[in-house]
Amino acid sequence: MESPPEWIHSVLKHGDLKTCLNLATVSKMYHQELTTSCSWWKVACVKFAEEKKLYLDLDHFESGSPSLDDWKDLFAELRSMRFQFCPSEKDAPAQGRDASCCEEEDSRNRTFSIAVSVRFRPPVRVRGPVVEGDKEQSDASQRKVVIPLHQRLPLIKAKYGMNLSNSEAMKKIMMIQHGKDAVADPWSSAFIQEDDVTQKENRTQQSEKTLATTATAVNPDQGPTAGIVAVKEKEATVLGVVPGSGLRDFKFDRVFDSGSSQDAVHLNSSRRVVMDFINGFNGTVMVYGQTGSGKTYTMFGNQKFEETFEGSDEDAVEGIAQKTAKEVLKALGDREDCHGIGWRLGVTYVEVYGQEVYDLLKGGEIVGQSRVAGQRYVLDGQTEWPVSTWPEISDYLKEGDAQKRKACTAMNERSSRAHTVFILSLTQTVDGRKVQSKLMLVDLGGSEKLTKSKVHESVRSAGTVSWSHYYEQRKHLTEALYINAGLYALKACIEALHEKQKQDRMASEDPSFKRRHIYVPYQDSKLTMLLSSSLGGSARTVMIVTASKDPSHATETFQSLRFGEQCSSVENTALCMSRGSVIDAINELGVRIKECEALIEKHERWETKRIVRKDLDGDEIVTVTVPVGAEMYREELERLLKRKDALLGVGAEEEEEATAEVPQVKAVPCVAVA
Ligand SMILES: Nc1ncnc2c1ncn2[C@@H]1O[C@H](COP(=O)(O)OP(=O)(O)OP(=O)(O)O)[C@@H](O)[C@H]1O
Repeated sequence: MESPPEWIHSVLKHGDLKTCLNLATVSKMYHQELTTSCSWWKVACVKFAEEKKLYLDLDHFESGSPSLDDWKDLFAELRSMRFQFCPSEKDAPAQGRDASCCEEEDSRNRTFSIAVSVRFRPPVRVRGPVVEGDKEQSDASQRKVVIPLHQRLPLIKAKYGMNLSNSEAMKKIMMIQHGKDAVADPWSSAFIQEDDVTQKENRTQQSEKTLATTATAVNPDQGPTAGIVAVKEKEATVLGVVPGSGLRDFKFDRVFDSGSSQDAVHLNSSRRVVMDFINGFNGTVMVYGQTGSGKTYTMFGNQKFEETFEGSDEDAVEGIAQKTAKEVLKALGDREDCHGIGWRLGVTYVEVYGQEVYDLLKGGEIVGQSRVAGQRYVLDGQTEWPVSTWPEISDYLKEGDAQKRKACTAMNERSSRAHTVFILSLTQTVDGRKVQSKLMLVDLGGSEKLTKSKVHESVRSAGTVSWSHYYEQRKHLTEALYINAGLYALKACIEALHEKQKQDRMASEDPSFKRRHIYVPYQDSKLTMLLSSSLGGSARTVMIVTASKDPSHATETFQSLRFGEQCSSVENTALCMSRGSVIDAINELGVRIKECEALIEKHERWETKRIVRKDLDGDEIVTVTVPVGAEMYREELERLLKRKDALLGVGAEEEEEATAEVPQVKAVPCVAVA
């Protein structure tokens, strides 16, 4: 097929939208060539946005390396917003209909969906001794997981060679489990058809449970511990060893590993909502996760500069809230210059605690609320502060942060003890029309197990602790219960919205389908009442699940990942592990081991120390040289190596051989003095 001539590109660049769209129909010869090229669709999107005074964040869109379909989807989406700022004569809605009617009409094309991303926080070094409760907890969460047989076979093949037959792989498994004697056992004549294994791989999670039971011939004490095996950013999946399922993939829209920057998280998850917000649609960005997993860090950054002992502003790390506010101001300024769109921006900073909403910008006063249609309480409008520059917004953010309820729990030194919501309210005026939108940035209180954050301990031991301590702890316990109640209500609303969405889809596919009425329980908590305008309908919602890869938090991490998966619109077709992903998991572990080794090489140095050696004749001070500076990475490396061995099912026979050769040395206790 003949390519479009050069002049077409300059027309695309300088011509108006109509000319650009018409170009594709000029000649049959290159019609297809044009409409199947990303650059043509990009031009179409840019021109369309310009003509309809819509905000298009190209940097953000192109950062995701969009495909041709993505460009087409973007064009369709922009088209659905065409009446927002620009009702041309031809496009104009019928007389008497205002902008909200248009929005309603267009919003029919916008289906409810939540884009869910997962972000892992960097590892933390545990400070202080492990107390009894911690030990119980970590023992419970680090229990061994039985890997189903159909997953163990490819793992064994990955270790011993892919040309191993299934019965040979089974023999290996038996040898690992029961020692060399197992060669003479009934498995030696066992024959497993390749097809059977493939079929098993394709079964659903339900049947995985059955398989896990079948595989109890495999000694559970030798399986890997529950935890995250691999974080695959490219595939947007997280592979974990999950109790009850064995190896399991969790699928999301985006996944960010522990090394990811605040910029990357914002660009690839929340920035899309900003575009819609400026285009006149409501939006919500929520961070959800276990306490201490980095929700506040992700949403509001690390405002260390407020603490006098930390010194300068350089220590501050911006979060989604700061980045969003700056971007909104810049976009509004540009739009005012280019299209003459007037704007008014307001900020609200509130905290939802129990059954009340507190205004963080009015010294924590209880917010007045008013009832609207459906008897829903909403903020009474007295909480909004007009802003037009970044320093003003920054001051409000700092003021609100200082008012937040914070406490030190065993999991987080500065734990937020309520749900905080930072709201940007925007009114844009164009040709006498007003377009209003709201963006809610929500830092949900940490979902927590009371036994782990230990807020219940002193409450249980009333009488043995001081009354002031008892009341303080009771307060923390109430806070934890309030947080969990709000999260529960939020889950219920999201589930209902998904169900509603499903019913709508079925009704549109089959006209005879009898739609059930689905009630979305916004009224169940103040948090969901507050979010109701930006959750569901035409609003765009993004959820960032924060989690830790530390095996001692495996239970909470899987709970958070499951919740993220339930909220997500991404269908997880990879609930069962395929052979390919098992090998990928092993390779991924290999990569992480190499990275860890490189970090050790970079950070480790030798240091000379004087230590006291306890001897039978008394104490002796000796000088020793020890490696320091990479203790954290060494721990991580040890964990990764153990995990790899456990996954491959090796260790038993090799460890046996190794320990047989090494003479047992009695350790001499040493105490470091310098
Ligand atoms: N990605 C990250 N990079 C660097 N530090 C982080 C990261 N995530 C969290 N932290 C640090 O971990 C600590 C706890 O994080 P944060 O307060 O954000 O947790 P949280 O989930 O909001 O907890 P809570 O629900 O108890 O308030 C903070 O000191 C924060 O600076």
